Amino acid sequence: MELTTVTEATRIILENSIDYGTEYVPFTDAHRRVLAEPLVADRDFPPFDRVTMDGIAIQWQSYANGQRAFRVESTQTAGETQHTLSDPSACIEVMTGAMLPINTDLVIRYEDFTIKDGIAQLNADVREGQNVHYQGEDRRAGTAIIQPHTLLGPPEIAIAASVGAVQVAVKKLPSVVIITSGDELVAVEQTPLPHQIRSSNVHCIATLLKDYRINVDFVHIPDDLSATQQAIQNALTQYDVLILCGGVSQGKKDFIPKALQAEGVEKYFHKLSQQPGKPFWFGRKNNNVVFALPGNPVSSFVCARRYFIPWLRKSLGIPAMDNIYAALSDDYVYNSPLTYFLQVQLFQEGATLMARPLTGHGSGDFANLIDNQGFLELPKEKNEFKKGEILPIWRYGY
Ligand SMILES: Nc1nc2c(c(=O)[nH]1)N[C@H]1C(S)=C(S)[C@@H](COP(=O)(O)OP(=O)(O)OC[C@H]3O[C@@H](n4cnc5c(N)ncnc54)[C@H](O)[C@@H]3O)O[C@H]1N2
Ligand code: MOO
Ligand SMILES: [Mg+2]
Repeated sequence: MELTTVTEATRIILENSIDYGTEYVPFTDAHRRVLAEPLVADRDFPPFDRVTMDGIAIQWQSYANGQRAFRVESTQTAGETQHTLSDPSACIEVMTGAMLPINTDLVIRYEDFTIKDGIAQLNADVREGQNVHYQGEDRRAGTAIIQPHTLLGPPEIAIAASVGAVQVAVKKLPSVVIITSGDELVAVEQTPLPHQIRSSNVHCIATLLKDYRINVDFVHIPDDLSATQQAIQNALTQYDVLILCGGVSQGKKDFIPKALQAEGVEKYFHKLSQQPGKPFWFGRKNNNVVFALPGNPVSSFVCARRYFIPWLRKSLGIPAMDNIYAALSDDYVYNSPLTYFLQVQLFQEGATLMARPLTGHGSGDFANLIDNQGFLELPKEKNEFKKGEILPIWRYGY
């Protein structure tokens, strides 16, 4: 059977991205959500001429005229209404964050003068306009400070707070169910019998999705065709996206592709020219998209990271491909006509991000993932990769 290439699979999956619309969430809960409407400055940034050092505010002209001693007229602290300097040859003590008093235009820090008997005596040079953060110099009121299609993080949340955006418009997330299959799997709370294992893959994938604030539901099905069909039928009515894990290969109990097709999910591809993750199946039924991932833990993780995350990012309106690049630290040979997702340790050598190969014991060895940080994508067109060669990296997290 003809294998679908990584490039072709990527194209098909991205073509099937879906816009889920917009919703409002409290700004405190908007981290790692995608902005849907611009965040506009309701005031200038900063909103007034802001004092940036604790000290005194004076008029430049008096300094330029040679004056070096200033009588303290009053004290302007942050949070007070604006003071006015009434005697142009005097000064006002000012604190960081205060409004610059009327009739003053620069600030001298405490380190640069001494105060004795209410007179500030300068002991350093002064520049025109120093130590003032001027009204509107960062952004003007009415300008969009953050554009739609921005993935929100700490600085963006601070902007939302500052402009009073109690609720922010963000892209809606798809509802996602992860369906596990396999008679050998038991719940995490259980003690497995010798022939059983705890279900773990799905928690890796669920955690990956949490980076985009998606909380999945879990469903487990036994290796039984009619139970599988029933579970798929239910899931198609309840969720936007189905992620299935396991049961997509050649085994006597690998029922997933058959059950999906019986439930009217159209197959877009099955089996990729890649390793791990070769038996990956992807399809769609109306507005349901279905990612049926191979059961081996490294395979399901590679597929979720390499295909589901770009699909989600495109659906949310941000650049799909979030890979970075790294240079191979050593020569590497992969003797197979498949794209290989090589597990690598990432480290810095000078300014260069380096990738050191660290293979484990195949796609069942998920303990090996602990010792490395990403998958280096080795294209199938080549077998020999040279030290220093720069290749795409899919980091495990963001
Ligand atoms: N004759 C062939 N056999 C296999 C082929 C093949 O081409 N021809 N492909 C191999 C490859 S590659 C992979 S990958 C696996 C894919 O298997 P399935 O998708 O059918 O997955 P299962 O058989 O259900 O399970 C495989 C493996 O993964 C473990 N698993 C499954 N789900 C979980 C889970 N939730 N938590 C932890 N571990 C899980 C399962 O116990 C199996 O050990 O097929 C190869 N075979
Ligand atoms: O492609 Mo499978 O993904 O080796 O384990
Ligand atoms: Mg199988």
